[in-house]
Amino acid sequence: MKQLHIASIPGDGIGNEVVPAAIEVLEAVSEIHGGLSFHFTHFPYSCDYYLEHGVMMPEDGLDQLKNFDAIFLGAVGNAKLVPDHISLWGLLIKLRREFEQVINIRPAKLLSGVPSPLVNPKDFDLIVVRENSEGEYSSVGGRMYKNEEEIAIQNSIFSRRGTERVMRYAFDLAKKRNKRVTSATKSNGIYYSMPFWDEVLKDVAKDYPEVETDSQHIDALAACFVTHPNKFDVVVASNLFGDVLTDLGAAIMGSVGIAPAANINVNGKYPSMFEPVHGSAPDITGKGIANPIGQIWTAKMMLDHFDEEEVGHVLLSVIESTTQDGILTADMGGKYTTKEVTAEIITRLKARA
Ligand SMILES: NC(=O)c1ccc[n+]([C@@H]2O[C@H](COP(=O)([O-])OP(=O)(O)OC[C@H]3O[C@@H](n4cnc5c(N)ncnc54)[C@H](O)[C@@H]3O)[C@@H](O)[C@H]2O)c1
Ligand SMILES: O=C(O)C[C@@H](O)C(=O)O
Ligand SMILES: [K+]
Ligand SMILES: [Mn+2]
Repeated sequence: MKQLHIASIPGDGIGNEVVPAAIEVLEAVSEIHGGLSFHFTHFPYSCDYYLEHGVMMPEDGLDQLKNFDAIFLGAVGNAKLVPDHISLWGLLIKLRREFEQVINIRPAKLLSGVPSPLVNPKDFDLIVVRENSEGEYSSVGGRMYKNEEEIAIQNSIFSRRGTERVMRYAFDLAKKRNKRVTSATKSNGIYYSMPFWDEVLKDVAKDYPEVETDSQHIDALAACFVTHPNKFDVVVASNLFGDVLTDLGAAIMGSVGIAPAANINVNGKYPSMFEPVHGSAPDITGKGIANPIGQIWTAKMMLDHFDEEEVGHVLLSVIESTTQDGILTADMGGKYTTKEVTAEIITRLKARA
């Protein structure tokens, strides 16, 4: 029996609704699999935890988490309680950095039955590989002076090591897919980091002659996600560009509520972390209508990570069978609840046993 020890951090808002739903689905996966079991340990780290303890997680939080096989997280952020930059940097971004989860893989693909806002979405199936440890997300800078004189300085960090690493990851992934990498750049407007990004791309591409390489400015690329999403295979992007592109990728799929993601530790020193693209959705928290598919599809990425692709494939096809049959939450134009969609997925999974 393969036993996986998973740290679960539902976090804030709908994280507390979709993480339990996805865990129920994983229990069903374990049942139909027969040789795989999950052992979950729950951690309450969140903005509520912050109000009580003054920190997003305790001082030894990283030590508590580091020996798990993976972290399964919902979403972090409740701006009514804690400013977003404090909560995200205190938990989500801290985990990504301290556990060297330097790559964030975020697929976007059309699921049948989910209405896309695009007139002609075609059959797109792309993966954004987002740099997850540096770039525009940095704590280097400062603020000084007051009132009209006030200034804020925010420095971006692009290391050769980090840039090359994310590009190699993208090329290696493309080799296993449709052999096409598109790089998101902005070297016309951003004077230092983006020309550097382009140079590293050219260097790395030399090692992958079998992969077709293309570079597009982020503005045009964003437009292309809307007009020709089917042209993309693997898209490599900096931290901020990847963040924006993946909400866009989610939007053209039909809802940010279904978009999965995986924060990958590539050196094996620390656990990887699985959490969907969406946030805590304060506007629908507590209503029981959050779409659980993003979190459940994220669980499928966790299965793939542990070489359980076969059952992962079954899970995704079950998810798609429910959307195809119109079992949709409100964000996709349906009237089913989180619990109803989850129950339907579990019933159909068990029927595949
Ligand atoms: N990775 C993360 O933990 C993460 C990601 C994004 C935002 N956040 C945080 O979450 C909070 C809210 O951010 P936001 O409003 O910009 O983004 P959001 O993704 O939480 O919500 C954007 C919109 O999408 C909807 N939505 C999101 N997930 C959904 C789901 N599963 N089902 C149905 N509808 C869904 C919301 O209702 C909202 O209308 C902020 O505190 C933000 O910092 C965290
Ligand atoms: O990385 C971020 O900015 C937080 C959130 O928007 C995300 O996409 O995970
Ligand atoms: K999330
Ligand atoms: Mn985001």
